[in-house]
Amino acid sequence: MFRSVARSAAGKSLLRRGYATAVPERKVAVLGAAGGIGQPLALLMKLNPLVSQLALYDIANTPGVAADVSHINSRSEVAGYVGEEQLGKALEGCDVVIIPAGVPRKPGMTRDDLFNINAGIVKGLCSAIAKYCPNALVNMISNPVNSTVPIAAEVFKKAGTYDERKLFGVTTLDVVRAKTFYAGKAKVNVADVNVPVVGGHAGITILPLFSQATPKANLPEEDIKALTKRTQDGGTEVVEAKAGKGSATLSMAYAGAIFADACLKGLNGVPDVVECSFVQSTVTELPFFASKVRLGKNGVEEVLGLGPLSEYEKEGLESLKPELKSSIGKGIKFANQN
Ligand SMILES: NC(=O)C1=CN([C@@H]2O[C@H](COP(=O)(O)OP(=O)(O)OC[C@H]3O[C@@H](n4cnc5c(N)ncnc54)[C@H](O)[C@@H]3O)[C@@H](O)[C@H]2O)C=CC1
Ligand SMILES: O=C([O-])CC(=O)C(=O)O
Repeated sequence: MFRSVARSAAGKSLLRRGYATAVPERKVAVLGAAGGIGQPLALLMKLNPLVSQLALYDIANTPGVAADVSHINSRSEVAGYVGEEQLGKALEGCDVVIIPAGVPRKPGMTRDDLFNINAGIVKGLCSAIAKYCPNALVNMISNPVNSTVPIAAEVFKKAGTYDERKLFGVTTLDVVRAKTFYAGKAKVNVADVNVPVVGGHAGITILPLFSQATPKANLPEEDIKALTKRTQDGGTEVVEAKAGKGSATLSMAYAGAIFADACLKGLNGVPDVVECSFVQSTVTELPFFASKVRLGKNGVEEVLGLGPLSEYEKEGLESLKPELKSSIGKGIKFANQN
């Protein structure tokens, strides 16, 4: 459904900012919308002019979040849905579904320690997606992403709705961190920085490719190693600073909003939209892998290769494969056993 907004004030403002001449209606759902990530993500999606309908779903507390966000004078209409019996309504007609539902880490835990609770949550939500909006792009935030994405794929395969172009593990926060840390060390303007981050989303499976970072800074090897380690441990740095009160929420909401915006731009036909994401892949021998992907009208248009790697990055790539392979296998096994 397309609505020409060219003559309205909102339409002119969109045109000035380089959006297409006709802005399509787009429905976005956030599942887990009352949580630490869900609330600021709901706010940021409410501010996105590409969204026309915003569905906020959680098992509790969504009416308040939805009422609050709905007063903001931006384009989208907001509706809150609470409890499983309202999940279908939240999902019907969705173009993009963002999933930050599930428990976060406490100090001392790995992301894999969340598997037992979050695997079941993600499986249930993906079954509903298969039923109510099988064509939506799914942005998976719930951890462990290295396993929850394969779980989602298996659920969709069983339902007969799997389209590998439409399932994404959100690894944007790794890119956001790599950019911030690199800009600080290289003393360059953070707004100009680009750094691909590949692999997965846990510990050593997060592999930032600082050899490809721009603007070039020729940092010494020990700085590159320290930046790599800080990017890999970025989530843990926040978990420890929050001291039992959860993990990254505000920076994650920012990253999730950037990735969802890229998905919407791709759907709307904006050319050359490229972001890193954990997707079905043939870039390595592993069935899922994060790398740069080009987004288009059907989701992933092209999974881009890794480009030239330094010796240090080649070693990092080989070291991450066993862990990533095992996390992917764990997700696939869970989905097929439960
Ligand atoms: N991909 C990434 O880069 C990142 C992922 N995360 C992950 O995101 C997830 C959420 O983190 P937070 O928002 O901090 O947790 P939170 O506990 O603050 O919020 C989670 C929300 O999910 C809801 N929820 C639980 N079961 C649900 C279900 N079946 N359906 C719908 N909603 C449900 C809860 O009611 C709660 O409101 C965690 O698994 C965390 O590890 C966190 C940061 C970064
Ligand atoms: O570290 C965590 O548990 C949350 C997360 O994925 C991140 O912040 O990258």
